Amino acid sequence: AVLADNKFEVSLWARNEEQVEEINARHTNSRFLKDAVLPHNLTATTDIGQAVAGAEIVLFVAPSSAMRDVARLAAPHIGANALCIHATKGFESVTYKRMSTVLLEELQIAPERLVVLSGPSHAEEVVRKLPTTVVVASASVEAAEQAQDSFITPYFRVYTNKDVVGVEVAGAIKNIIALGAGLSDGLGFGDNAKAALLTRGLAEISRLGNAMGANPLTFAGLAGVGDLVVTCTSKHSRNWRAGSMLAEGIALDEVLSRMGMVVEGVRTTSAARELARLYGVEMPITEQLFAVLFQSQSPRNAVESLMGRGRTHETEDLAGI
Ligand SMILES: NC(=O)C1=CN([C@@H]2O[C@H](COP(=O)(O)OP(=O)(O)OC[C@H]3O[C@@H](n4cnc5c(N)ncnc54)[C@H](O)[C@@H]3O)[C@@H](O)[C@H]2O)C=CC1
Ligand SMILES: O=C(CO)COP(=O)(O)O
Repeated sequence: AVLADNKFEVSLWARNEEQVEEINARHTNSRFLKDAVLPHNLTATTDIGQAVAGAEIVLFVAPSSAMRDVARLAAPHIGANALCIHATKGFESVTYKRMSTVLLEELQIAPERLVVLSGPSHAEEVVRKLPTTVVVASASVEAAEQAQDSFITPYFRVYTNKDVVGVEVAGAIKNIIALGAGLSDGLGFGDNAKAALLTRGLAEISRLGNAMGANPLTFAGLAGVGDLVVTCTSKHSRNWRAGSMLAEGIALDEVLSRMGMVVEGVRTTSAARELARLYGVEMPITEQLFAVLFQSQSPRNAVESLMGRGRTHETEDLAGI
């Protein structure tokens, strides 16, 4: 919708024929964006080739679990000079690869044509044109600036960044912390607990990102603190909502089926735990979330474990940054 507002002819690929018909005939997407009216120069198709052939920009927003399959379907139709952008927040399951790695493996494009878009940007607010800021990161300043020019509007402000790794790691890991924030709120803990989760969550994001080669300053930016704050505090956050349901004692499978939308933090918790081991960094919140999600740990015991950890020094603990 933002690109269409900027006068691009936007073709949206979707698998569901009824949704495609609804978008084309009524300019609404009632399942995902209840009351929003979409721009008329945004049309939908079930034919991925038709959606991307000849496109100047291809925007990938599939859930991380579907990214490789979607990229593989689109690849034969994408021009070598197309600007490929993704806005997906997660890692690939099993391989734990970042989304840009997956895309570069599947698409016949140079790394200089790939951009990551991230930051605090709940779709429900963007589609209402409420003020939103995001960051676009690329190995190529030119590509980042092309993405910035394409997306920027008076209500959607876009910053550039060179740190693809940092932006991707921050966008993925904040979902784990948001699950924790939902759990904390659901258990009736207070604002102190949530502030602690955000702060120590940022330490985990920074530690892993740093080990993976990110620029530490990225974590103080929109993809880091910005998205962490919005996802841990917004009523729109699926990760927060899933966490609060878990606190009510609802089983994970049931939570996911009630959500009916992707809750990236669940798979990301497994991926981040493995990445933490691989890179030799400590991620205690992630570790406890994993135990709650997959090892029947009670949320209250998880909090006790976190509070009872060995004493440590705040800045030395972050010295790896
Ligand atoms: N919703 C939001 O406000 C934001 C979402 N994101 C990220 O965007 C990504 C997608 O999230 P949402 O669109 O919100 O999720 P969603 O659950 O609302 O929609 C996902 C869409 O992907 C489709 N899909 C699922 N598996 C597929 C497959 N194998 N092949 C093709 N399509 C498939 C579903 O049918 C659905 O239409 C996630 O990584 C999320 O973190 C990033 C910023 C904001
Ligand atoms: O990334 C998001 C907002 O920036 C969306 O977060 P949720 O997936 O938790 O809804």
